[in-house]
Amino acid sequence: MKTQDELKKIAGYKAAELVEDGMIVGLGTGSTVRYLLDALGERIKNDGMHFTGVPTSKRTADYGANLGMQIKSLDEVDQMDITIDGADEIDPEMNGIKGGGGAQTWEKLVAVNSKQVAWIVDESKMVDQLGKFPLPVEVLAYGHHQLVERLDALGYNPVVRVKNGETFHTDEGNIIIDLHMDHINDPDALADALSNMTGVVEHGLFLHMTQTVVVGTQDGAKVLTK
Ligand SMILES: O=C[C@H](O)[C@H](O)[C@H](O)COP(=O)(O)O
Repeated sequence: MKTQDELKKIAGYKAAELVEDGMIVGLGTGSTVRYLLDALGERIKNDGMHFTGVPTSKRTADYGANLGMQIKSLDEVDQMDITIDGADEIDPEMNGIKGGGGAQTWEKLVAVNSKQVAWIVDESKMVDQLGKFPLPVEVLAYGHHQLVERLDALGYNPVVRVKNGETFHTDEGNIIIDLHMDHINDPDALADALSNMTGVVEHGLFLHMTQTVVVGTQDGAKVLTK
């Protein structure tokens, strides 16, 4: 029986095959993406492959640069040929929740500027309905207590994210409020409602933007396409 980490590695290494020489590649964030980066680093070292990576977090930028990747920011490129990223939950429509690591705003900015988006996950992330994983909502620090009250009044069970005993801050210095909803019946309606709330910077619902999911399973990598 393979561990969850081994399944992440299977997905990350398989997805590295989607990257071709000369591409501009959006590089996601998280523990599964680390395996993708390791695989791409090996191709750079062993095959002399060359591509431009556009990272979705400072962590990914540093990790990729250490592996010899040419790193550019989103402002320095026109469009990504492909973005490969992890996810926290994916439903049968290939809609997902992202932001478990707090990187959802840069991740979404890079994804919406990509010709194709692929996600890499271990099989535990594939779900029938989104919502068991708490939905991250990135908000401005200023006035966030009021926003928590509004989200609470809507029944969304908001909890301000804390890490190592301190309020968590994103790469942009914002705060994350995680919504413990258990199930999300209408992801589109919820996405619209959250986007329309003053103080919300971005939320972790990634809808209608992904065409490929590479799943690490006990039987190897499975590539799902839309
Ligand atoms: O903010 C983090 C990202 O959305 C990650 O891609 C997501 O949380 C999945 O991370 P992991 O591969 O570590 O499970």
